Amino acid sequence: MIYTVTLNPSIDYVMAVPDYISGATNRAQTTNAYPGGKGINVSRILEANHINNQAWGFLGGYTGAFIATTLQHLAIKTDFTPIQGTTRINVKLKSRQETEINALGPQITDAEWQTFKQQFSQLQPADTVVFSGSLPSTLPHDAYQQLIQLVVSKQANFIIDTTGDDLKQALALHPLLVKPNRDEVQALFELTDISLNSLKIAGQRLIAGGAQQAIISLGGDGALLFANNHVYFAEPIAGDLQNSVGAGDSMIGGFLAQWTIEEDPVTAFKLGVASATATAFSEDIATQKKIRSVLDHVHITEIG
Ligand SMILES: Nc1ncnc2c1ncn2[C@@H]1O[C@H](COP(=O)(O)OP(=O)(O)OP(=O)(O)O)[C@@H](O)[C@H]1O
Ligand SMILES: O=P(O)(O)OC[C@@]1(O)O[C@H](CO)[C@@H](O)[C@@H]1O
Repeated sequence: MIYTVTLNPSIDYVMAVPDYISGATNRAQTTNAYPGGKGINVSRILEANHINNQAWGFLGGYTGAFIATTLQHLAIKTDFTPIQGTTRINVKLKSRQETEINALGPQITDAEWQTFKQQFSQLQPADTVVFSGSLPSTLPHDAYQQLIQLVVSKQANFIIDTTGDDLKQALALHPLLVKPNRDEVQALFELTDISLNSLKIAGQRLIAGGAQQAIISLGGDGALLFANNHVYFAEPIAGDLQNSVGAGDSMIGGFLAQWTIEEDPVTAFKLGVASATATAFSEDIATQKKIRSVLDHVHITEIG
């Protein structure tokens, strides 16, 4: 079974304001609310690819109820820990540029945190847990490390999409996949340049640090996969960018969906790139139809 963990879910409130002017009263052309948070997006892509999974995390208040109901309509299985606080709303402003304002998130009490951790006792060695996204500020700073220890103690697999120290510490515990983007890898290794050569060395450091596979995503410039002692490049696919929110999560969801069927990192990367690109070319997280339509356009070459 696959479990996705979103410790800080959100309603993503997407406002299209084509001629947005800072400091003025602007009127939105369209507004839409989606269930958001990185793990939830991964669950939605797994579901689009017909891979059984369950979404975990914390939900509370009217916003939490909206997310729970919407996920139910989307047939996503969930087992969220209820909280007294209110799940956050993140604003995504679509204008000439995309601007995101992500809220801090609700208070999580110690009792709620302990209840959540108990869920990990049901893990089996064949399970995979996907951790992604920010922590609500009231959780312990080492929350991810605590949870990863619980996964490892059950001999289950994990994927982690986070940054900084959490990512560094997780590497030694052999995540199935890590997927920093170019900025995150630059910050992690304090790279002074982001040339292809420099990114290749950074990716190899992620593997040397313990990751089983690593992807460095490059937004509209494609993506790099480090696996089987080789480096692979997915060329960027041209198209109409609608929304880059969730593209990285879709890459993880697509990779894991295919990996579940056949443990081949290059084929998994292909579905990851197709899912990510399909989301970038959609208003919301991509549908299976959109992913299939992009799949034939994915070209991967071995570059090292
Ligand atoms: N403008 C674009 N055109 C084509 N493909 C894109 C575009 N933006 C993103 N993608 C696809 O999505 C993948 C992931 O994007 P990106 O590197 O922006 O991830 P991310 O920073 O983790 O994204 P996010 O945090 O917004 O989910 C890219 O490697 C690429 O395959
Ligand atoms: O604040 P975090 O947890 O880092 O990111 C949250 C978020 O921006 O990530 C997803 C896109 O990747 C969105 O659905 C959501 O709003």
